Amino acid sequence: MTERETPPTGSRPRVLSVAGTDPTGGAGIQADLKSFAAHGAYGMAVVTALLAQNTHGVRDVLVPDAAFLRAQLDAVSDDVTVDAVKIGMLATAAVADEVGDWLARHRPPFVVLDPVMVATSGDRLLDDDAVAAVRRLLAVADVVTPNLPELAVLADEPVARTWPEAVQQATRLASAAGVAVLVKGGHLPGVESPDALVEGGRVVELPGARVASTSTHGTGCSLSAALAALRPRRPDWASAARDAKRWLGGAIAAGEALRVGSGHGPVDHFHHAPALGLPVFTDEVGGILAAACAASLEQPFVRGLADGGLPWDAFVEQLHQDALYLTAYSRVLARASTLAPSAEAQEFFARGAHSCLAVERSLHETYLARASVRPSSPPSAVTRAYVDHLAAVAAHGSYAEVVAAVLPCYWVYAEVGVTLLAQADAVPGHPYRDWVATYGSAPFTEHAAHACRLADAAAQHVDPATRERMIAAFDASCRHEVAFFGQVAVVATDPGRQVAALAVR
Ligand SMILES: Nc1ncnc2c1ncn2[C@@H]1O[C@H](COP(=O)(O)OP(=O)(O)OP(=O)(O)O)[C@@H](O)[C@H]1O
Ligand SMILES: Cc1ncc(COP(=O)(O)O)c(N)n1
Repeated sequence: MTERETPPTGSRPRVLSVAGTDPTGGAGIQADLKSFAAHGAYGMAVVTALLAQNTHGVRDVLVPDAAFLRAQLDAVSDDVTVDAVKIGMLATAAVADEVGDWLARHRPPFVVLDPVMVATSGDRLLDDDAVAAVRRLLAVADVVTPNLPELAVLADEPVARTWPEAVQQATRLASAAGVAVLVKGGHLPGVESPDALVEGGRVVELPGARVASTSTHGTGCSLSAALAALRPRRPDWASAARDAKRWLGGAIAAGEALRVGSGHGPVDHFHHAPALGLPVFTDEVGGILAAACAASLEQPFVRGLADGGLPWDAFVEQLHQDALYLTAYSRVLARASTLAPSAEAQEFFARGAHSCLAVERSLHETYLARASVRPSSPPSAVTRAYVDHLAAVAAHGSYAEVVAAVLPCYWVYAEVGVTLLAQADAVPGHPYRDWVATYGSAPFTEHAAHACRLADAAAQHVDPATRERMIAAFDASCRHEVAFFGQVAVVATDPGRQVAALAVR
């Protein structure tokens, strides 16, 4: 009995790419195989066309004859049970028809058709007279994944200019061709890059933020491959499409840091996974973080915040130091933005630098405006030491070191904030709840998670000596965080009453 007759349930779906090649690894079969692997599938590939291309464009195309294509397809299906297939570049009508013949004989349970027509570079990847053959394949596909120009060609209509127009056009194509349509909005202008799955008259919108990046070569290939890899383990196409799109957004954001080519670069298919043999940075420093959080929670200032018994003067004194710290911290975040290897990281730290100044201003306008503290009182020795440490790393360190040094301010505050918020919520009328909630709830905890991801990504690309310096910078910042929380002495003078020693250390 052959494997074809009784397909064993393997540990991974066996997924086939039928597509062209890209020797720079960003699009076509090379991208599909990475996308399959990133989604835990076993990848296979049948080559429809050999391309000499890079991140700037296509230089040459060689299309093997139809008999050889058939030999490749049969070599796979004579031996292996294919759980899903993704069809990409078809180049000619003869190739498209040959693939159609094979599907008629060996149709796998899930068929994704990416109707590749024109590359990002503007090069044509499908003969004009092959469009009819691709249209014929719609009848045997489960899902087709056109971009807006491809949708217009398949629907034989003008290119949609707005997203609602595109969804309507996809709906017409889906009902006329009897196929689900995953229409992609990557070519639209604006801050969103929406997709939508139109299936059986139902539209599932898949919203997504547009990532400011030129690393969009192979996004369509990678998305359709992810869809094919996920579908055998998902209940429906919508659920597979949702996960594939979320993953692709991260892959685009991490693409620039790969530094592959000087044109439209590839996406980072493995942005979510650490390389084998290298621990994830935030896992490696997790113990340092945990110790810093535990020590912070022991500081009298933090304990007073937790139970609400902190004297107002102590709170104001700490906030004054906080405001001084934030002004300096903002400059260090701006440095991280300057050194950032990707537009996404650049934007994250630039926004962080801006919000520090906004928070600093609001402290003066709210809590500090009601206080008797002299606005000109200088930074404490503790604040100065922390700021000097950050400034030194910013002046002499690489991007990865600066990110490691600024991380504890996000991460410790988020961890301590979450614990404090739970405690504050248990105290009716807690006087500091609003301030605690700033750090203990989203969006601050999401910013902290984002900063952790950027530190992990940065640590992936550094030599061992730089990684050591990252850990040292992180460790030093954690110690400064604890000292910062401990700098306002909170002393009890009367039983049951605490007062602040206004002279900070
Ligand atoms: N700058 C971006 N930020 C976020 N998502 C994007 C961006 N550009 C494209 N996408 C997403 O990438 C996928 C591919 O979209 P696009 O409309 O560019 O298809 P395509 O033209 O077939 O892709 P390719 O560039 O590989 O040919 C879609 O999920 C789309 O929403
Ligand atoms: C083999 C092959 N298949 C598809 C594309 C389209 O991808 P992109 O539009 O991102 O260049 C490509 N360039 N090469």
